[in-house]
Amino acid sequence: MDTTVDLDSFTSLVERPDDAARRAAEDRWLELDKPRGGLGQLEELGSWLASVQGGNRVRALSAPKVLLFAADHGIAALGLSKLPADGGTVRRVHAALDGSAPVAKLARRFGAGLRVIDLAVDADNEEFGFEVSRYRVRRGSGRIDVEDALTAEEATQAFRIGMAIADEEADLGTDLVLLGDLGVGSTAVAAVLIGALCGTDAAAVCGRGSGIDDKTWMVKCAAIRDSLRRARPVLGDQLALLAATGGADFAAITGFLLQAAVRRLPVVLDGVVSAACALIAQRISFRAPEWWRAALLTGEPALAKAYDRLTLTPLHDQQITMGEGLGALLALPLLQAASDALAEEPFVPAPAAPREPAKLPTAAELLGRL
Ligand SMILES: Cc1cc2ncn([C@H]3O[C@H](COP(=O)(O)O)[C@@H](O)[C@H]3O)c2cc1C
Ligand SMILES: O=C(O)c1cccnc1
Repeated sequence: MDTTVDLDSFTSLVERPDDAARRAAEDRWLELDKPRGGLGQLEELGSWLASVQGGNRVRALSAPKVLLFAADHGIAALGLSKLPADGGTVRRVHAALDGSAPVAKLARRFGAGLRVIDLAVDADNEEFGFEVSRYRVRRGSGRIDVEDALTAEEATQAFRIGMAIADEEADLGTDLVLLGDLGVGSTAVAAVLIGALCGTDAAAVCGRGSGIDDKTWMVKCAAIRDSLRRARPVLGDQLALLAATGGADFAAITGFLLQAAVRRLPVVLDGVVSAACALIAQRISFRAPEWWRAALLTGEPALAKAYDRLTLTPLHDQQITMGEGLGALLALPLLQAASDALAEEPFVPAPAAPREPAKLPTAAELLGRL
C-alpha cells in the first residue's frame, strides 16, 4: 500500500453535488399528488438525495449500510468512561457482531447492511475474525494527554484504509452510509479534536459520554485540557493532529469521509466522533460537507459546536446518547421515505421468506368445538 497521502488533491477531487438534479427534484415535488410543501422536511431531504445521486431520476435507496469503525483509546486508562477501559470495546464489538446490540437489531429491521471495522481494538488479532480485523493498524493507541495516539505512518495508513473502505463500498453499490463508531473513551478524544479546531476550552466540550458522574467528568475534563495543549501546536497539519490527539478510528473515518465524497457516496453522520472527523475533513475539502447529513444531537456539547461549524442540521431528535451508529440508523427511514416519494420507479422490497399458510379451523370444526 502507498504510504503517503496528498491531502491537497481532495480540494479538486471532491465535486459539488449535482445542482441541476436538485432543481429537477424540486420541480418534481410540485408535480406530485400532495399539497405544496406537504411532505415537510422530507422534501428538502429528497432534493438533497437527488443532488448526491445526480442524473435526472431519483433512485429509491436500495443498499444502505451501517459502517462501525472500532478502536480503543489509551486515554480511557484514566477511567473517564462508564465502560471499562479493559475489555469494554471488545464486548461492544461482539454485541454488534452477534446481533444483540441495538444497532444490529435495527439494521435488520430496516434492511440495512452492517459492517464492523476493527482499526485498533485492544484485542488479539483473531478475536473477531479476518473480515473484521483485516485493516487493523495497531492494538489500542497512545494516551493523548501525554503522548501521541499514533505514529505519523500509522495515521497515514489508517487514513488510507478509510479511503479504501469508501472505494470498496462505492464499488459494491452501497447507496447510503450510516456512519458509526465504537470505542471506550472516544467522546474524550472527539472533544479534544473539536475543542482544538473550534478554539474552545476543555469545559466547553467535555460531555457525559457513556453516562459518567460529576467526579469522572472532572477527570475527563482535565484529560481533555492536557490533550488540548498537545493538539494546538499541530492544528495546521490534519494528519499530524490525527496522530497526536486522534486515533486510528478517527484517521480512518476522516479518510473515509473524504473519499466517500470523491465517489459521490452520501453519508449520514452519527455522534461526536463522526462530527470531529467531519470537521477535520472539512478543513481538507470545504465542499465535502455537502455530501453528508447530521443525524442527531447526542447531548455532547462538542457535537453541537461541530455541527454549527459544518452548518449541518440534525435530522431527528430522539435523545439517543449511545453512539454506535444508532442515531444515524434511525435517520434511515426518513431518507427512505424521501427517496421513495420522489423516485419514479416504485421501491420493490426483497420478497419475504415464504411462510407456511396459516391453518384456520373450518366452520364445521369451530362448531364441533362448541
Ligand atoms: C452499557 C453501554 C453501552 C454502550 N454502547 C456504546 N456506548 C458508548 O460509550 C462509548 C463512548 O463513551 P465514553 O467516551 O464515555 O467511553 C462508546 O463506545 C459509545 O458507543 C455505551 C455505553 C454504555 C454505558
Ligand atoms: O456523541 C456520541 O457519539 C456519543 C455520546 C454519548 C455516548 N457515546 C457516544
